Amino acid sequence: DGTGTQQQAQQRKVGAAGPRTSSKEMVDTSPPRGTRDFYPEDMRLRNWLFGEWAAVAQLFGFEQFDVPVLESEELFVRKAGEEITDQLYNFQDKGGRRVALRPEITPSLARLVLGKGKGLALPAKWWIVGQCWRYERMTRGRRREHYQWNMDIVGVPGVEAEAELLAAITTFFSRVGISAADVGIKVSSRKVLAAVLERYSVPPENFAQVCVIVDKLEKLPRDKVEAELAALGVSADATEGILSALSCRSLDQLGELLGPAGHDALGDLRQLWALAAGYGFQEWLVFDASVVRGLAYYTGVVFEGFDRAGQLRAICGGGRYDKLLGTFGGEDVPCAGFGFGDAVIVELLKDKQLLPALTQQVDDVIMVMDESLRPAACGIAARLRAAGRRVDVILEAKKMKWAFKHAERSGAARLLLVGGGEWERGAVAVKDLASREQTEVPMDQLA
Ligand SMILES: Nc1ccc(Br)nc1
Repeated sequence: DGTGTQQQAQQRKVGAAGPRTSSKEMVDTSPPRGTRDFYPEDMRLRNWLFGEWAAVAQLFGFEQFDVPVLESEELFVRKAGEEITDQLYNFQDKGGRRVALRPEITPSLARLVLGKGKGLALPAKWWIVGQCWRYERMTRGRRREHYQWNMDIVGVPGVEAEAELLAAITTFFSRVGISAADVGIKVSSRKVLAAVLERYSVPPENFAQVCVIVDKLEKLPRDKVEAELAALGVSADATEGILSALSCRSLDQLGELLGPAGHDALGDLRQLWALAAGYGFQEWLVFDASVVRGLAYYTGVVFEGFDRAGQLRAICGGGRYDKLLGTFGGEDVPCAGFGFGDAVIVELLKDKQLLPALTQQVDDVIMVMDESLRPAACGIAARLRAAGRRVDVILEAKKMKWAFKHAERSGAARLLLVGGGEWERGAVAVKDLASREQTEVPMDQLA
């Protein structure tokens, strides 16, 4: 699954440990467990996907940034029982430092924002595509890495930020041929939970842990979730209040249930829907009070993209995180963002027959008919490349039949043959691979 070649099935076993005793023993040609190789045909799809993500980021005026895939472990040590931190790909480096392959990118963004301090002009709209890691016990045979597109808006407290982010997500989907009939985006706000917890006097310091537990409702039986809440000290009444708020089917129903305490949450969500109507993506949105997402640091609006056929895991997800920077000892700055993985979207595109047909991009293939003409052929390649043509030079003597097959397999437009009678007449034979016509082009007219 995803944009990579899965070779686990053909996992080749290395021979006995230690130096290879003979050339016949093959190294293990599979990538490390849970990781993917990208052969050229895989890279074409991955580059196409990343190109669509980059195009949307530019359409929205976001600026690209980058950070190391290796971070200090402390960036991801959170005590809310999240799966993402339970599965940290962490280790001690040779300098004795506790480091980790990042499981997500948002904490790195927070580190950069803190690093800039007052020097960062706000609002900042940043985007990145980065590989993220988890150390999943292979018992579940799931991948350990994926590439994630992140878009974040730093310094905007209002839901105008979330509306822009949702507009970017729906713009991406539309660009690749996915409609609101195929995909929806569930939207809610953690302010709903905050209001309920306040009503039942659940200590605010338990908020993140309650959210992480409640997020498991999709995966765990209700009684297990209730038990985890009880273990956290959440009363049965509070648990009842939480579960009834999360099962509200409409904003109005939620408003009735929460009363004045829900004013903040309802206000945000109504404003978000109004902005969505303005953008024209309201049909993508589904109010779903049960959406809390599994990251500890969300504080407000949360959302997740889902396939309406219900066959796949969440396609993307995000929300507001106004207090993350404070947890790193800095001043809080209001932020909102999303992550969008490279695997589920490809499964969805496959299911919808929307995968693009991507061929190798070569314009000309050049072959010499006589090795003594190779320097001249290289000069022709240089001239064509300088003019912007993508040229593949056949680097060793090959038969004509091989050259034609190779040129067609490369998706080339032309095959240029340097030598023979044409060369004696100061020209080059040019075979148009679409029309199959062969013409003789004088050297000084080659372009
Ligand atoms: N966070 C995370 C990292 C890697 C994969 Br695969 N999935 C989720």
